[in-house]
Amino acid sequence: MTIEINIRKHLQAEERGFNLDIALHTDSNRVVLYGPSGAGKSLTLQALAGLLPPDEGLIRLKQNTLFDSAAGICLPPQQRKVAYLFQDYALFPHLTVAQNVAFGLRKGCFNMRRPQQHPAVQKWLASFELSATANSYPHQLSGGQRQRVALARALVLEPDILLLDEPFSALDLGLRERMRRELFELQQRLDVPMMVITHDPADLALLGDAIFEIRDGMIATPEKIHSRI
Ligand SMILES: Nc1ncnc2c1ncn2[C@@H]1O[C@H](COP(=O)(O)OP(=O)(O)OP(=O)(O)O)[C@@H](O)[C@H]1O
Repeated sequence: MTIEINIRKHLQAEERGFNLDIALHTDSNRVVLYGPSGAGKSLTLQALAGLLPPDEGLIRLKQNTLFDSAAGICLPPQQRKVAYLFQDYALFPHLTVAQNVAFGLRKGCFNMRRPQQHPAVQKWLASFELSATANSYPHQLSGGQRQRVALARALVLEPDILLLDEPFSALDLGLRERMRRELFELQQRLDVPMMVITHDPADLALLGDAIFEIRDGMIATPEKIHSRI
């Protein structure tokens, strides 16, 4: 899928300013952004998701223009078909697993008291082996299960792209290894485009076909194509 980002944004906090100036173009479905802390990786993802309006530039996803300052286009997040998975998964603690997954689908007459009866919720709970935990609450789950609930909640909306901001950073080494493998297999199975932020070289190798290094708010190296052959 074609992703085109060409944006500028100035952020000011007290005396400290930061310039984001990202020019990135790829046709890959498996994109990784890496680079030092504070480089502008999360801001780039936020701009793509519609959570950070750039000062100027252009963002295109597939054939859709999400942002174009010259044309006065800035689609709100809910119209972008972009799923953003936060570092801490941001599950709703007072909702069950099934209710969390169903949350994005909630509209009109949909009955939130029996969310596991919704076909899409059923499908994603089964797909992530979460059916047995449908009535559990997030605090009753393991770290890996919580991550799978967050993924199911994101994918139930059938997004054009899944954005993951350091998806494994909160997990211990063994679980991180397993979840990385699960995410890789998921991506292969569904062919859903993903853009992942990471610091971990092991993620680069497995999750990135197109790899971009971000430093000081800019793309530091041109797209690196990772071959798995
Ligand atoms: N709302 C804001 N106002 C001012 N500066 C900001 C704001 N948000 C982020 N910044 C600054 O922008 C820079 C880039 O932040 P960003 O969160 O994109 O970094 P990152 O590369 O994702 O880092 P990390 O790997 O630590 O998550 C940082 O220096 C940060 O302090």
